[in-house]
Amino acid sequence: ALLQSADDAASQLSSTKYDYIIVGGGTAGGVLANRLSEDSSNKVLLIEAGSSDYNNTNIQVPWLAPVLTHSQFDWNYTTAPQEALNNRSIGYARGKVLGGSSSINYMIYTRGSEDDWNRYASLTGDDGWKWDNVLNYAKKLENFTNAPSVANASSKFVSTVHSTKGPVGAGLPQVTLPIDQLALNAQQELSSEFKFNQDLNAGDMTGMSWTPFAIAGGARSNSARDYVEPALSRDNLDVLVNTQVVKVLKTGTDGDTPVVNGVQFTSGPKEKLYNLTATKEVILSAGAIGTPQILLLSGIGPADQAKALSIESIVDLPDVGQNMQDHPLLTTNFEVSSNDTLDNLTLNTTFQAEQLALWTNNRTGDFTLGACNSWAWQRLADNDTVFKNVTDPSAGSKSPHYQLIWSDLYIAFSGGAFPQGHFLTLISNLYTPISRGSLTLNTTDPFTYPIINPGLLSDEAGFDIHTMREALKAGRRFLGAKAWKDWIVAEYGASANATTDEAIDEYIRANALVVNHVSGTVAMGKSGSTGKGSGALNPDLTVKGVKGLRVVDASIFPIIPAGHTMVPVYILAERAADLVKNPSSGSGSSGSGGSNSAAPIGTSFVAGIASAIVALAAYLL
Ligand SMILES: Cc1cc2nc3c(=O)[nH]c(=O)nc-3n(C[C@H](O)[C@H](O)[C@H](O)COP(=O)(O)OP(=O)(O)OC[C@H]3O[C@@H](n4cnc5c(N)ncnc54)[C@H](O)[C@@H]3O)c2cc1C
Repeated sequence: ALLQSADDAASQLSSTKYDYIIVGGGTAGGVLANRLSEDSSNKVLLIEAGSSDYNNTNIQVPWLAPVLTHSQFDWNYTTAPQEALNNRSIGYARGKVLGGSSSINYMIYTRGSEDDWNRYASLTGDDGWKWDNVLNYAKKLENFTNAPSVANASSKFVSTVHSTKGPVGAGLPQVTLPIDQLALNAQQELSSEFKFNQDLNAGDMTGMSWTPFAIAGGARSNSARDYVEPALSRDNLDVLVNTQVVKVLKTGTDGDTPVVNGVQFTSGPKEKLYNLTATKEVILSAGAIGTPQILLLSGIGPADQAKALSIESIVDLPDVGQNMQDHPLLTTNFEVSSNDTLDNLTLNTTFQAEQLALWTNNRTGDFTLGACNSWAWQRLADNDTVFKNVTDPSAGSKSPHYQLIWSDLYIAFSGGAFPQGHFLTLISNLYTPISRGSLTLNTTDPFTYPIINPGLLSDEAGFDIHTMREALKAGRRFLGAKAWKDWIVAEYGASANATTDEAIDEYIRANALVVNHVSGTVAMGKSGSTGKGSGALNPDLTVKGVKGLRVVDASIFPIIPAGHTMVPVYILAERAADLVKNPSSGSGSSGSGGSNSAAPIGTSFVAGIASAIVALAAYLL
């Protein structure tokens, strides 16, 4: 059942015995709610702070993703001032609605590289995290199908590494843009630097490829539609929305070990608090900000931090809240000579109305698109000077150091006036940051946001800023190919003057933002030690030093994946569901078991482009 309020459902909740209580109905939480309730002997409760409005039109229309940031579906966090970014504080989006960040993100669909997953296996001593095993889960979760309008689809991905039987709809962009062929021509011209990769979800993430999206039938896929909705009719699943968990609770001890299988939740600040105990486990899936905040408020984290706030410590776990990582992002704009760009969706109201009608009537047209149709994921050269002082932080040769996106319109994530004209935007992002930050509590009030410090570009060796700079230079080389000469007029705006390394660094520090992939704040490590740097979780994602508590979300990565993070979260949540159901499936288990009974649902960018789009969104609403 879908329960809209803790107060209205109080008597039902207190008289029901739940085996599993999942905190956070986001990307990972949705997977768990579905998979654990597949077994009719399990009674499952999913608690979500946001609303159940996951079918909102702005969530469904892929092109409107940018308007979801700073909307009612966003927690609207802000980072602490980032010293290496001229002390700027940056807006930090996180989904607050059923589906979590999968309901507000940009839907880019990457699994991470073979090397990334194999490194997780070696860091945790659990072969179950190896690529060969997680590939089974990557297939189990997906329904990779392309609309008939996708040109030459079979040459744009490798069908043998994909599945059409899972719940999460994904595929390739269904509209061809003029810049698609120009980008391909540029790749061929510069093929010694930019190799072509037919499918970056096959283990090797490097090279230029087509961009896959979690978009199916022209509309957004998310964990609410793909996992929660199909399970809602089950008698053994309750989904409680508009309810924030403020703490997990110690309910007893097993020998000397605290048992933490209780939760405390409420409808809002100053509202009534309720306690509930799970007969088996509490699973925290509140995301890489929500989960460490709940743990720290509960006394599960660094004991000195708990003491400073007079919180009774349940277990001293120094790694909780530490190890935060994200991918820094930079946009630069290029003026183009063509008037056939996606800027027309902003500039030309007639064209906009036509495209909107296509989406509304049959889920086709430009509103089905995401940020780009093709892109490149690149490595620094092996002999790059930076490696004289720094050990390569990437997981291996199949993991990219940086990403280049070319978008067919003007984008400025930081907002500002939209220049009337036609543009191409280069987005150059660092994917192997060495920098790490932290999350700490501000106060013991669960409704006061914690101090979020991703520590962007803060590494002492300067690897991160070096790689951001090299990424921009590589992007300029790509756009400097002859293939673009009749299209690109010139770089536009402040970045155009950043020609020396020093000036580029200045531009980065003044303008870099973040891709919103926050990870690592409750990392898994090898079993055993709870000391600093050993990880707060065992390889099966149970919390060290307590019983009855597990974490399943983007917090668990010991090192941020060198790719977008949504699919890695889906993958780890699918494996976690098996680990919960069958604990002996731990090390080295195969993920091929289980059914795909979460039935797929068929049919049903960016503050800079937002001014016109916001108006459009208002119209749609
Ligand atoms: C704007 C944006 C764009 C992005 N673009 C992409 C992209 O294109 N591709 C990609 O792969 N990744 C992208 N990401 C990242 C990706 O979406 C996330 O890494 C991933 O979805 C995180 O999953 P999660 O389960 O860890 O957390 P979430 O999906 O964020 O789920 C956490 C859930 O817990 C709930 N919650 C939090 N605290 C509490 C509490 N105390 N009580 C109850 N509920 C609580 C939240 O409301 C939320 O629903 C983007 C993220 C954002 C924000």
